[in-house]
Amino acid sequence: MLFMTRMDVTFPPHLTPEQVADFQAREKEYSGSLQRSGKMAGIWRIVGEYANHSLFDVDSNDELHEILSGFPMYPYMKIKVTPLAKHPNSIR
Ligand SMILES: O=C(O)CC1=CCC(=O)O1
Repeated sequence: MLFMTRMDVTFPPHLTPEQVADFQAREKEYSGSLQRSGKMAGIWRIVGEYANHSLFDVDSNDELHEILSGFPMYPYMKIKVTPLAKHPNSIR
């Protein structure tokens, strides 16, 4: 099952630069693991925003929720999930 997500990151003002850097490092590690497994098929920065579009290839809604809620930055992200279906005009 394919899902496109938009993740918007907003850190609370009380976090120190060191704490933000730690979140970013842990997020990179978790995200890299998901990409190597194939569960996260891609991630793209939205130009000019602390946000991304990501593509997930998972077996269920529940699996996607478990993956998304596992991001270290999850408490500081607003996530929009869009389920994807095959387009009749797709050549792939
Ligand atoms: O877009 C970001 O920098 C935050 C993020 C969410 C998943 C990821 O790999 O980075």
